[in-house]
Amino acid sequence: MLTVLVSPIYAEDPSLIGTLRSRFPEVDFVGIGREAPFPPAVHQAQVLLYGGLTKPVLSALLNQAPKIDWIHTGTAGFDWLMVPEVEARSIPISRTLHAMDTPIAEFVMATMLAHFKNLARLLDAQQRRAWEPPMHGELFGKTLGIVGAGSIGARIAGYAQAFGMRVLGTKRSPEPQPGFDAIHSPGALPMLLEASDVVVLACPLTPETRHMMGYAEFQQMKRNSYLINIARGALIVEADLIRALNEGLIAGACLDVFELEPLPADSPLWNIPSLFISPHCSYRSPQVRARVIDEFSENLKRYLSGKPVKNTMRHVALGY
Ligand SMILES: NC(=O)C1=CN([C@@H]2O[C@H](COP(=O)(O)OP(=O)(O)OC[C@H]3O[C@@H](n4cnc5c(N)ncnc54)[C@H](O)[C@@H]3O)[C@@H](O)[C@H]2O)C=CC1
Ligand SMILES: O=C(O)C(=O)CO
Repeated sequence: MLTVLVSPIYAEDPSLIGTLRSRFPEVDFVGIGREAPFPPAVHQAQVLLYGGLTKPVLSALLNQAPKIDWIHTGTAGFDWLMVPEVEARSIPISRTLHAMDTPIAEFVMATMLAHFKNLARLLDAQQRRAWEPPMHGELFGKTLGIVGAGSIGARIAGYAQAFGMRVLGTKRSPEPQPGFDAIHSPGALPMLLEASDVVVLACPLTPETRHMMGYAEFQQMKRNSYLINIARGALIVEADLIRALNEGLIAGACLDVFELEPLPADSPLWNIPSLFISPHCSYRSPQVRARVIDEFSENLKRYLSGKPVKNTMRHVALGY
Protein backbone atom coordinates (compact mmCIF):
# COMPACT_ATOMS: atom_id res chain seq x y z
CA MET A 1 0.00 0.00 0.00
CA LEU A 2 1.30 3.46 -0.91
CA THR A 3 1.89 5.74 2.10
CA VAL A 4 1.50 9.48 1.54
CA LEU A 5 2.60 11.89 4.25
CA VAL A 6 0.28 14.85 4.63
CA SER A 7 1.58 18.11 6.12
CA PRO A 8 -0.33 19.47 9.12
CA ILE A 9 -2.06 22.35 7.33
CA TYR A 10 -3.95 19.77 5.24
CA ALA A 11 -4.01 16.89 7.74
CA GLU A 12 -5.56 19.03 10.47
CA ASP A 13 -8.59 19.83 8.29
CA PRO A 14 -10.83 16.72 8.32
CA SER A 15 -12.59 17.76 5.10
CA LEU A 16 -9.29 18.04 3.16
CA ILE A 17 -7.70 14.77 4.32
CA GLY A 18 -11.19 13.20 4.12
CA THR A 19 -11.42 14.20 0.45
CA LEU A 20 -8.09 12.53 -0.26
CA ARG A 21 -9.11 9.36 1.60
CA SER A 22 -12.40 9.10 -0.28
CA ARG A 23 -10.74 9.76 -3.65
CA PHE A 24 -7.92 7.26 -3.06
CA PRO A 25 -9.15 4.45 -0.75
CA GLU A 26 -6.14 2.34 -1.79
CA VAL A 27 -3.67 4.91 -0.35
CA ASP A 28 -2.66 5.31 3.30
CA PHE A 29 -2.66 9.06 4.07
CA VAL A 30 -0.69 9.75 7.25
CA GLY A 31 -0.86 13.17 8.85
CA ILE A 32 2.38 14.50 10.32
CA GLY A 33 2.88 17.17 12.98
CA ARG A 34 4.65 20.49 12.75
CA GLU A 35 7.86 18.99 14.11
CA ALA A 36 9.51 15.74 15.26
CA PRO A 37 8.79 13.14 16.52
CA PHE A 38 7.14 11.86 13.34
CA PRO A 39 4.92 8.76 13.17
CA PRO A 40 6.66 5.41 12.37
CA ALA A 41 4.90 5.37 8.95
CA VAL A 42 7.36 7.99 7.64
CA HIS A 43 9.94 5.19 7.22
CA GLN A 44 7.97 3.52 4.42
CA ALA A 45 6.33 6.64 2.92
CA GLN A 46 7.02 7.40 -0.74
CA VAL A 47 5.15 10.68 -1.19
CA LEU A 48 4.96 13.93 0.77
CA LEU A 49 2.27 16.56 0.39
CA TYR A 50 4.25 19.55 1.66
CA GLY A 51 2.89 22.71 3.25
CA GLY A 52 4.17 25.06 5.90
CA LEU A 53 7.04 23.00 7.33
CA THR A 54 10.20 24.92 8.16
CA LYS A 55 13.44 23.93 6.41
CA PRO A 56 14.94 22.24 9.52
CA VAL A 57 11.74 20.23 10.04
CA LEU A 58 11.64 19.22 6.35
CA SER A 59 15.29 18.10 6.54
CA ALA A 60 14.64 16.10 9.72
CA LEU A 61 11.58 14.49 8.13
CA LEU A 62 13.41 13.52 4.94
CA ASN A 63 16.25 12.03 6.98
CA GLN A 64 13.74 9.68 8.59
CA ALA A 65 11.91 8.99 5.32
CA PRO A 66 14.47 7.38 3.00
CA LYS A 67 11.88 6.12 0.47
CA ILE A 68 10.32 9.49 -0.44
CA ASP A 69 10.53 9.72 -4.23
CA TRP A 70 8.13 12.58 -4.90
CA ILE A 71 7.16 15.78 -3.06
CA HIS A 72 4.16 17.83 -4.12
CA THR A 73 4.06 21.25 -2.55
CA GLY A 74 0.80 23.02 -1.85
CA THR A 75 2.70 26.28 -2.31
CA ALA A 76 3.40 28.02 -5.61
CA GLY A 77 6.85 29.01 -4.40
CA PHE A 78 9.48 26.33 -3.94
CA ASP A 79 12.27 28.19 -2.14
CA TRP A 80 11.10 26.73 1.20
CA LEU A 81 11.89 23.23 -0.10
CA MET A 82 15.48 23.93 -1.07
CA VAL A 83 17.11 21.76 1.62
CA PRO A 84 20.28 19.67 1.12
CA GLU A 85 18.32 16.37 1.39
CA VAL A 86 16.17 17.28 -1.65
CA GLU A 87 19.21 18.19 -3.72
CA ALA A 88 21.39 15.26 -2.65
CA ARG A 89 18.64 12.72 -3.36
CA SER A 90 17.32 14.63 -6.43
CA ILE A 91 13.78 14.21 -5.14
CA PRO A 92 11.38 15.43 -7.84
CA ILE A 93 9.21 18.33 -6.69
CA SER A 94 5.93 19.33 -8.25
CA ARG A 95 4.10 22.42 -7.16
CA THR A 96 0.72 24.00 -7.09
CA LEU A 97 0.28 26.22 -10.09
CA HIS A 98 -3.07 27.99 -10.22
CA ALA A 99 -4.72 27.71 -6.79
CA MET A 100 -3.68 31.18 -5.63
CA ASP A 101 -3.75 33.18 -8.89
CA THR A 102 -7.22 34.63 -8.32
CA PRO A 103 -6.91 35.81 -4.69
CA ILE A 104 -3.46 37.27 -5.29
CA ALA A 105 -4.46 39.08 -8.50
CA GLU A 106 -7.53 40.49 -6.73
CA PHE A 107 -5.30 41.63 -3.86
CA VAL A 108 -2.93 43.37 -6.27
CA MET A 109 -5.84 45.19 -7.93
CA ALA A 110 -7.15 46.16 -4.47
CA THR A 111 -3.80 47.65 -3.43
CA MET A 112 -3.37 49.51 -6.73
CA LEU A 113 -6.88 50.95 -6.45
CA ALA A 114 -6.39 51.80 -2.76
CA HIS A 115 -3.25 53.74 -3.71
CA PHE A 116 -4.67 55.64 -6.68
CA LYS A 117 -8.05 56.27 -5.01
CA ASN A 118 -6.44 57.53 -1.75
CA LEU A 119 -8.34 55.09 0.47
CA ALA A 120 -5.94 55.52 3.42
CA ARG A 121 -6.35 59.33 3.29
CA LEU A 122 -10.13 59.04 3.07
CA LEU A 123 -10.25 56.71 6.09
CA ASP A 124 -8.00 59.03 8.05
CA ALA A 125 -10.19 62.03 7.17
CA GLN A 126 -13.33 60.11 8.14
CA GLN A 127 -11.85 59.28 11.53
CA ARG A 128 -11.19 63.03 12.04
CA ARG A 129 -14.72 63.91 10.69
CA ALA A 130 -12.92 66.04 8.10
CA TRP A 131 -14.39 66.82 4.65
CA GLU A 132 -11.17 66.72 2.59
CA PRO A 133 -11.74 65.53 -1.00
CA PRO A 134 -8.42 64.41 -2.52
CA MET A 135 -7.66 64.36 -6.27
CA HIS A 136 -7.71 60.65 -7.24
CA GLY A 137 -5.52 59.06 -9.88
CA GLU A 138 -6.78 56.68 -12.58
CA LEU A 139 -5.50 53.23 -13.48
CA PHE A 140 -6.71 53.84 -17.03
CA GLY A 141 -3.75 54.57 -19.32
CA LYS A 142 -1.13 53.76 -16.65
CA THR A 143 1.65 51.26 -17.32
CA LEU A 144 1.93 48.16 -15.15
CA GLY A 145 5.23 46.26 -15.13
CA ILE A 146 5.03 42.65 -13.96
CA VAL A 147 8.37 41.06 -13.04
CA GLY A 148 7.58 37.37 -13.47
CA ALA A 149 4.88 36.93 -16.10
CA GLY A 150 3.92 33.45 -14.87
CA SER A 151 0.71 32.00 -13.53
CA ILE A 152 -0.04 34.78 -11.00
CA GLY A 153 1.42 37.49 -13.24
CA ALA A 154 -0.85 36.46 -16.11
CA ARG A 155 -3.97 36.72 -13.94
CA ILE A 156 -2.91 40.18 -12.75
CA ALA A 157 -2.26 41.21 -16.36
CA GLY A 158 -5.76 40.19 -17.45
CA TYR A 159 -7.41 42.20 -14.68
CA ALA A 160 -5.17 45.22 -15.32
CA GLN A 161 -5.93 45.22 -19.05
CA ALA A 162 -9.64 45.28 -18.20
CA PHE A 163 -8.93 48.54 -16.34
CA GLY A 164 -7.29 50.00 -19.47
CA MET A 165 -3.71 49.66 -18.27
CA ARG A 166 -0.75 48.98 -20.58
CA VAL A 167 0.91 45.82 -19.30
CA LEU A 168 4.59 44.91 -19.66
CA GLY A 169 6.15 41.73 -18.31
CA THR A 170 9.43 39.92 -17.90
CA LYS A 171 9.96 36.17 -17.71
CA ARG A 172 12.61 33.56 -18.40
CA SER A 173 11.19 32.48 -21.78
CA PRO A 174 9.60 35.59 -23.26
CA GLU A 175 6.90 34.99 -25.83
CA PRO A 176 3.67 36.92 -26.57
CA GLN A 177 1.02 36.13 -23.98
CA PRO A 178 -2.62 37.23 -23.56
CA GLY A 179 -3.01 40.16 -21.16
CA PHE A 180 0.42 41.61 -21.91
CA ASP A 181 1.24 44.38 -24.41
CA ALA A 182 4.86 43.18 -24.41
CA ILE A 183 6.91 40.46 -22.75
CA HIS A 184 10.67 40.69 -22.35
CA SER A 185 13.49 38.61 -20.92
CA PRO A 186 14.72 39.26 -17.35
CA GLY A 187 17.51 41.51 -18.70
CA ALA A 188 14.86 44.10 -19.63
CA LEU A 189 14.23 44.90 -15.94
CA PRO A 190 15.73 48.45 -16.16
CA MET A 191 13.47 49.27 -19.14
CA LEU A 192 10.41 47.91 -17.30
CA LEU A 193 11.25 49.91 -14.15
CA GLU A 194 11.70 53.14 -16.14
CA ALA A 195 8.45 52.68 -18.07
CA SER A 196 6.07 51.55 -15.31
CA ASP A 197 3.74 53.50 -13.04
CA VAL A 198 3.18 50.36 -10.97
CA VAL A 199 5.69 47.52 -10.62
CA VAL A 200 4.56 44.13 -9.31
CA LEU A 201 7.10 41.49 -8.27
CA ALA A 202 5.70 38.04 -9.09
CA CYS A 203 8.77 35.92 -9.81
CA PRO A 204 10.25 33.11 -7.72
CA LEU A 205 13.09 33.59 -5.26
CA THR A 206 16.15 32.02 -6.89
CA PRO A 207 19.88 32.70 -6.68
CA GLU A 208 19.35 35.03 -9.69
CA THR A 209 16.45 37.03 -8.26
CA ARG A 210 17.59 37.38 -4.63
CA HIS A 211 17.98 41.12 -3.90
CA MET A 212 17.17 42.03 -7.51
CA MET A 213 15.56 45.29 -6.27
CA GLY A 214 18.13 47.51 -4.55
CA TYR A 215 18.74 51.25 -4.39
CA ALA A 216 19.96 51.41 -8.03
CA GLU A 217 16.71 49.80 -9.20
CA PHE A 218 14.56 52.17 -7.10
CA GLN A 219 16.43 55.05 -8.75
CA GLN A 220 15.39 53.67 -12.15
CA MET A 221 11.70 53.77 -11.20
CA LYS A 222 9.45 56.77 -11.89
CA ARG A 223 9.23 59.23 -8.99
CA ASN A 224 5.46 58.76 -8.63
CA SER A 225 5.50 55.01 -9.12
CA TYR A 226 4.18 52.32 -6.78
CA LEU A 227 5.81 48.97 -5.96
CA ILE A 228 3.91 45.82 -4.96
CA ASN A 229 5.70 42.67 -3.81
CA ILE A 230 3.56 39.55 -3.50
CA ALA A 231 6.40 37.13 -4.35
CA ARG A 232 9.16 36.80 -1.75
CA GLY A 233 10.66 39.36 0.63
CA ALA A 234 14.25 38.59 -0.29
CA LEU A 235 13.72 39.88 -3.84
CA ILE A 236 14.12 43.33 -2.27
CA VAL A 237 16.99 44.83 -0.27
CA GLU A 238 14.69 46.06 2.49
CA ALA A 239 17.13 48.69 3.82
CA ASP A 240 17.34 50.17 0.31
CA LEU A 241 13.55 50.27 -0.01
CA ILE A 242 13.31 52.11 3.31
CA ARG A 243 15.84 54.65 2.02
CA ALA A 244 14.05 54.99 -1.33
CA LEU A 245 10.68 55.58 0.36
CA ASN A 246 12.11 58.03 2.88
CA GLU A 247 13.86 59.96 0.08
CA GLY A 248 10.69 59.93 -2.05
CA LEU A 249 12.35 58.06 -4.93
CA ILE A 250 9.03 56.24 -5.38
CA ALA A 251 5.56 57.24 -4.18
CA GLY A 252 4.85 54.15 -2.11
CA ALA A 253 4.89 50.40 -1.81
CA CYS A 254 2.86 47.45 -0.66
CA LEU A 255 4.73 44.47 0.79
CA ASP A 256 2.92 41.20 1.40
CA VAL A 257 6.17 39.29 1.92
CA PHE A 258 9.31 39.96 3.93
CA GLU A 259 12.86 38.65 4.19
CA LEU A 260 12.09 37.62 7.77
CA GLU A 261 8.54 36.45 8.56
CA PRO A 262 6.70 37.19 10.75
CA LEU A 263 8.01 40.75 10.38
CA PRO A 264 9.66 41.55 13.75
CA ALA A 265 7.80 44.16 15.83
CA ASP A 266 10.92 46.35 15.87
CA SER A 267 11.39 46.39 12.08
CA PRO A 268 11.76 49.94 10.74
CA LEU A 269 9.40 48.96 7.91
CA TRP A 270 6.41 49.38 10.25
CA ASN A 271 7.12 53.12 10.59
CA ILE A 272 6.99 54.22 6.96
CA PRO A 273 3.75 56.07 6.12
CA SER A 274 4.00 55.38 2.37
CA LEU A 275 4.36 51.62 2.96
CA PHE A 276 1.34 49.33 3.18
CA ILE A 277 2.15 46.15 5.10
CA SER A 278 0.24 42.94 4.64
CA PRO A 279 1.22 39.82 6.65
CA HIS A 280 1.81 37.29 3.79
CA CYS A 281 -1.91 36.86 3.28
CA SER A 282 -2.53 37.95 -0.32
CA TYR A 283 -3.10 34.28 -1.24
CA ARG A 284 -5.66 33.57 1.45
CA SER A 285 -9.22 32.67 0.61
CA PRO A 286 -11.49 29.82 1.71
CA GLN A 287 -11.18 28.18 -1.72
CA VAL A 288 -7.38 27.84 -1.89
CA ARG A 289 -6.71 24.65 0.10
CA ALA A 290 -9.45 22.71 -1.70
CA ARG A 291 -7.85 23.77 -5.02
CA VAL A 292 -4.48 22.54 -3.74
CA ILE A 293 -6.05 19.17 -2.90
CA ASP A 294 -7.56 19.03 -6.42
CA GLU A 295 -4.18 19.77 -8.08
CA PHE A 296 -2.46 17.22 -5.85
CA SER A 297 -5.16 14.62 -6.57
CA GLU A 298 -4.67 15.04 -10.30
CA ASN A 299 -0.95 14.46 -9.88
CA LEU A 300 -1.42 11.55 -7.47
CA LYS A 301 -3.62 9.85 -10.09
CA ARG A 302 -0.76 10.24 -12.57
CA TYR A 303 1.80 8.94 -10.05
CA LEU A 304 -0.34 5.88 -9.25
CA SER A 305 -0.72 5.05 -12.94
CA GLY A 306 3.00 5.47 -13.62
CA LYS A 307 2.65 8.71 -15.63
CA PRO A 308 5.04 11.63 -15.00
CA VAL A 309 3.56 14.12 -12.53
CA LYS A 310 2.80 17.65 -13.77
CA ASN A 311 4.27 21.05 -12.84
CA THR A 312 7.62 19.72 -11.76
CA MET A 313 10.58 22.00 -11.21
CA ARG A 314 13.24 21.67 -13.84
CA HIS A 315 16.36 22.74 -11.96
CA VAL A 316 16.14 21.94 -8.28
CA ALA A 317 19.63 23.21 -7.53
CA LEU A 318 18.90 26.61 -9.09
CA GLY A 319 15.49 26.76 -7.54
CA TYR A 320 13.18 26.90 -10.56
N1 LIG B 1 2.37 36.09 -1.35
C1 LIG B 1 1.91 34.87 -1.45
O1 LIG B 1 1.09 34.47 -0.67
C2 LIG B 1 2.37 34.00 -2.56
C3 LIG B 1 3.56 34.21 -3.19
N2 LIG B 1 3.93 33.42 -4.24
C4 LIG B 1 5.21 33.70 -4.91
O2 LIG B 1 4.93 34.07 -6.26
C5 LIG B 1 5.86 33.43 -7.10
C6 LIG B 1 5.29 33.28 -8.50
O3 LIG B 1 4.26 32.31 -8.49
P1 LIG B 1 3.64 31.75 -9.86
O4 LIG B 1 3.18 32.87 -10.71
O5 LIG B 1 2.68 30.69 -9.50
O6 LIG B 1 4.92 31.10 -10.51
P2 LIG B 1 5.22 30.83 -12.07
O7 LIG B 1 6.34 29.86 -12.10
O8 LIG B 1 3.98 30.51 -12.79
O9 LIG B 1 5.73 32.24 -12.57
C7 LIG B 1 6.96 32.77 -12.23
C8 LIG B 1 7.47 33.53 -13.43
O10 LIG B 1 8.66 34.22 -13.03
C9 LIG B 1 9.54 34.17 -14.12
N3 LIG B 1 10.91 34.46 -13.70
C10 LIG B 1 11.84 33.62 -13.16
N4 LIG B 1 12.99 34.29 -12.97
C11 LIG B 1 12.78 35.56 -13.40
C12 LIG B 1 13.59 36.73 -13.44
N5 LIG B 1 14.87 36.72 -13.07
N6 LIG B 1 13.03 37.88 -13.94
C13 LIG B 1 11.75 37.89 -14.37
N7 LIG B 1 10.94 36.82 -14.34
C14 LIG B 1 11.45 35.67 -13.85
C15 LIG B 1 9.37 32.79 -14.69
O11 LIG B 1 9.86 32.72 -16.01
C16 LIG B 1 7.86 32.63 -14.59
O12 LIG B 1 7.25 33.10 -15.77
C17 LIG B 1 6.17 32.11 -6.40
O13 LIG B 1 7.45 31.61 -6.76
C18 LIG B 1 6.11 32.48 -4.93
O14 LIG B 1 7.37 32.82 -4.44
C19 LIG B 1 3.13 32.43 -4.71
C20 LIG B 1 1.93 32.17 -4.12
C21 LIG B 1 1.49 32.88 -2.94
O1 LIG C 1 2.35 29.43 -2.22
C1 LIG C 1 3.24 30.22 -1.86
O2 LIG C 1 4.35 30.26 -2.41
C2 LIG C 1 2.96 31.14 -0.75
O3 LIG C 1 3.75 32.01 -0.48
C3 LIG C 1 1.71 31.04 0.04
O4 LIG C 1 1.54 29.82 0.58
